[in-house]
Amino acid sequence: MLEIAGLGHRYDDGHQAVAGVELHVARGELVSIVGPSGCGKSTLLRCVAGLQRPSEGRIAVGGRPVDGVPDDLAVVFQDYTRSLFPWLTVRDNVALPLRRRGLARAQRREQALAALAQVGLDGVAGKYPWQLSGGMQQRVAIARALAYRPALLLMDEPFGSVDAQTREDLEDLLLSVRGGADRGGGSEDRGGMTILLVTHDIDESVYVGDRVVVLTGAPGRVHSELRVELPAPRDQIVTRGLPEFVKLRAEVGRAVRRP
Ligand SMILES: Nc1ncnc2c1ncn2[C@@H]1O[C@H](COP(=O)(O)OP(=O)(O)OP(=O)(O)O)[C@@H](O)[C@H]1O
Repeated sequence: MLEIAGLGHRYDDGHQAVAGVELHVARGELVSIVGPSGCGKSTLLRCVAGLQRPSEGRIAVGGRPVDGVPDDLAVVFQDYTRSLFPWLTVRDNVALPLRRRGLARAQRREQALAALAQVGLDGVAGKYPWQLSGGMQQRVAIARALAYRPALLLMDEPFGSVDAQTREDLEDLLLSVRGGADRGGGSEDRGGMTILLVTHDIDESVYVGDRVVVLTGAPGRVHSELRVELPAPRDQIVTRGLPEFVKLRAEVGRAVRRP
């Protein structure tokens, strides 16, 4: 689904943010990306999203080289304050990208409302983003990405601004929309999404991931990869208490702290 080979990116000021990144992601896989601050996680995601042209290497999505923003892709950025249109209602923000899907107005609305319900925001469809809290705005951005039902979903620290309980609910939502073999129930009719999730939360990276990729910094490169084989369905209380979970979490923690 996603092939990254020899990816390097140097910013205009000469700073080499990532170098020699190799990453292959299978269709339906959820790959968590962790690493110290500044190691190039966002740079990597922006290159995959076609928002930044890499200085070296190749990226292909669904077998096609990335040259501009791929069609069947959605991104949830860290900074929700810049991602919603203040002059559109919450529902219209979520429904807007669905025009690219060629859906009729009624169907766009229906899909938008369903996605808002998925993130627990059914009650605010008619409000404007600026009438919502920061955490709610971020959930609107997540709903917009989910409503689009992209083949590839890129998320950059998407749960940073939401409360702990909502964060757990959103993690479980991700598990239900990804396309892995051990779906947590209710997978999408298109066979599920492939998801790349950047997170600072090591527990989260293991809980939702089929695989955790650890990046090391200056310049960012892949330090190690850990396959997560935890029983399905995953459960916030049960899974996090399993000895395998505790072991994996420690391994990821060691890799992040002592590269
Ligand atoms: N536009 C830019 N111009 C120059 N350097 C940049 C630019 N954007 C990012 N960098 C640098 O590139 C490196 C990687 O940044 P990036 O934002 O990709 O890291 P990150 O791992 O996502 O960080 P964080 O976890 O703090 O969000 C950092 O050293 C950063 O200062």
